[in-house]
Amino acid sequence: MIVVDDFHKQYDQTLAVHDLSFRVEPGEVLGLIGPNGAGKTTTLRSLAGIVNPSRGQLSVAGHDVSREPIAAKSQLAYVPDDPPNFSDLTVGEHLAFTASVYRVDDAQRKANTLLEQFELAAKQSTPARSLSRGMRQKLAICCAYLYDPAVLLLDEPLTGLDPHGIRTLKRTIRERADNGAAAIVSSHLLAMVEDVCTHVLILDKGTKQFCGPIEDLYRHYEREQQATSLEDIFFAATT
Ligand SMILES: Nc1ncnc2c1ncn2[C@@H]1O[C@H](COP(=O)(O)OP(=O)(O)OP(=O)(O)O)[C@@H](O)[C@H]1O
Repeated sequence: MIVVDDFHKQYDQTLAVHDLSFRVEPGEVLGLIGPNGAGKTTTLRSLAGIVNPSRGQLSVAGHDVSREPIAAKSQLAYVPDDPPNFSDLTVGEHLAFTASVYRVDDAQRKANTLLEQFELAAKQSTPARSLSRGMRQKLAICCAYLYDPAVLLLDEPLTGLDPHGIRTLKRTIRERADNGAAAIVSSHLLAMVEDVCTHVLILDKGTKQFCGPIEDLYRHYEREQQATSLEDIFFAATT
C-alpha cells in the first residue's frame, strides 16, 4: 500500500507539491495526471526515496520512505520516464544484477518469461548501449517486474514502446494489481489511464484537484462541469 500524508516539496523558489495526501491500496492502479510541471515526477521520486520531502510522510508497504529507506525501497520499483541503464551491461546481466540485489528466487526462469513477454529474448547478450529507446524502456520494466514489488511507480511508462509493448505493459500492470500490487502510473496519455487505472489523481500546480475512483471522477465532473470524457475533465480540472 502507498500512503502520502501532508506532502510538500519546495525546490528553492518553486513550491512543486503542496499539501498532498492520498492512498493507493493493494489491487488499485492510480493514474497520476496533470499538466507539465504539475508535480507528478516530484511525487513519484519522493515515494521512491530519491527526493526528500520538505514536509509530510510518505510510506510504502508499511515503511516510512525517509525513516526506513531500505525496507521501503526493497518493496517498490520505480521506473523513471527515461530509465538509466548500465550501458556496458547486457540485457541478461541487467536482470542477473537486479536478481542478486533483490535476492530473487528462481530468477533465471522469471527473467526468461519476462524477456519473452516483452520481446527481448533475442537481445539477452546485447549491451544496453546498443538497444533502441523502446527496448531500453522494456528492459527497465522487466527489471522492475523481476522481484515482484508490492508497489509499482511508473513515470510515463509507454514512452517509446511499440504497440505490442504497450499492450503487454497495460495487461501486466492490471495483472500485477489483481495479484495485490499497488501501482501509480503517471502519464499524459489519457486513453492509457482510462484503460488501466482504477483511480485517478489530478494534480495542477502542485495541488490536488481530484483523487478517487475513476467512476466517481466521471460522475463528479459530469455533474459539476458537464465534462464527460477524460480529456474534457482534464481541461476542466486544470488551468
Ligand atoms: N530538481 C529540481 N530543482 C528545481 N525545481 C525543480 C526540480 N525538479 C522539478 N522542479 C520544478 O518542480 C515543478 C514540478 O516538476 P515535476 O517534474 O514534478 O512536474 P511533472 O508534473 O512531472 O511535469 P512533466 O509532465 O513535464 O513531466 C516544476 O515547476 C519544476 O520546474
